[in-house]
Amino acid sequence: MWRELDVVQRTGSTNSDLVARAAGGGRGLGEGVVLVAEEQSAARGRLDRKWVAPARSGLFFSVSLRPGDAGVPMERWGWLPLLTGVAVATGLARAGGVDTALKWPNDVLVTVRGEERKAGGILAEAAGDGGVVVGVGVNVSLRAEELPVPTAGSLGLAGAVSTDRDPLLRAVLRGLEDWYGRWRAAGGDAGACGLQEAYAAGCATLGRVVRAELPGDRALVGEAVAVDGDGRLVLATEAGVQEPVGAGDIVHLRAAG
Ligand SMILES: Nc1ncnc2c1ncn2[C@@H]1O[C@H](COP(=O)(O)OP(=O)(O)OP(=O)(O)O)[C@@H](O)[C@H]1O
Ligand SMILES: O=C(O)CCCC[C@@H]1SC[C@@H]2NC(=O)N[C@@H]21
Repeated sequence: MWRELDVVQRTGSTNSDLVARAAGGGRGLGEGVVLVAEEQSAARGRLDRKWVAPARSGLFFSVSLRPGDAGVPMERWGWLPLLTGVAVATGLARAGGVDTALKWPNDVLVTVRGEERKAGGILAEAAGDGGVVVGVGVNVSLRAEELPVPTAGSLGLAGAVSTDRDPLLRAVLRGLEDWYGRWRAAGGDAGACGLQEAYAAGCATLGRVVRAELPGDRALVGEAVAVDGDGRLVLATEAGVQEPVGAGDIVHLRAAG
């Protein structure tokens, strides 16, 4: 699946680099390109937030995917960050011996001294050529005094058995190849390929009462009860209705209740 893997010492953002390559025309980027950076100076998170990625402290990489070529309808592409989350969690457990939980839609959480902290994030972006670039950032060895925000954590701080980045990267890429391959072969049907079940098992958001802040100062409060066929989080509100929210619709998702 991974037909090209480049490692660069330093770049602005691996996501921006692959999106730019896809826009470059010619034969385009194609599926299965992996770009890994040891350090990023302008990494981005969801909603154009900055992602802090100091040299050799984590896993920073992006991949090019083309689910449309395999006939996966676009409504189902909301599963891409979620399936990447499952792959990250599986890979980190296998190669790092560390437990993670997924916060819908794109956060990877660890527990540091009994507190939930964000140790990783996923950014899926349309590449403009009909493809998608999915970027992954994981704080592997950041020490407490190096954390960019008080809500951040790292695998090391969460007691990982190994923080050797090479095997971690390989295990995550293997997991991604596996889950993406299954989902694509099932035409994006997350239920049929076991992804919906695997995601639900690893998702810390389900079962919690959350507040989804939507554009225009609107908010929805409800218990997160499911992730639907399009990867949207379904909230059971106090009004007794089930409201699906898509990753693109929410500004913030916070604990409530
Ligand atoms: N290396 C990093 N590790 C963790 N967080 C980081 C890192 N670099 C930047 N951040 C940013 O710090 C903030 C962490 O805030 P938080 O834990 O609330 O996550 P969030 O993704 O903003 O969640 P929400 O979408 O619910 O607001 C985010 O904006 C995140 O992108
Ligand atoms: O938490 C988020 O909102 C997502 C963070 C994604 C960070 C990764 S690091 C590799 C890739 N390149 C980027 O600029 N962003 C992603």
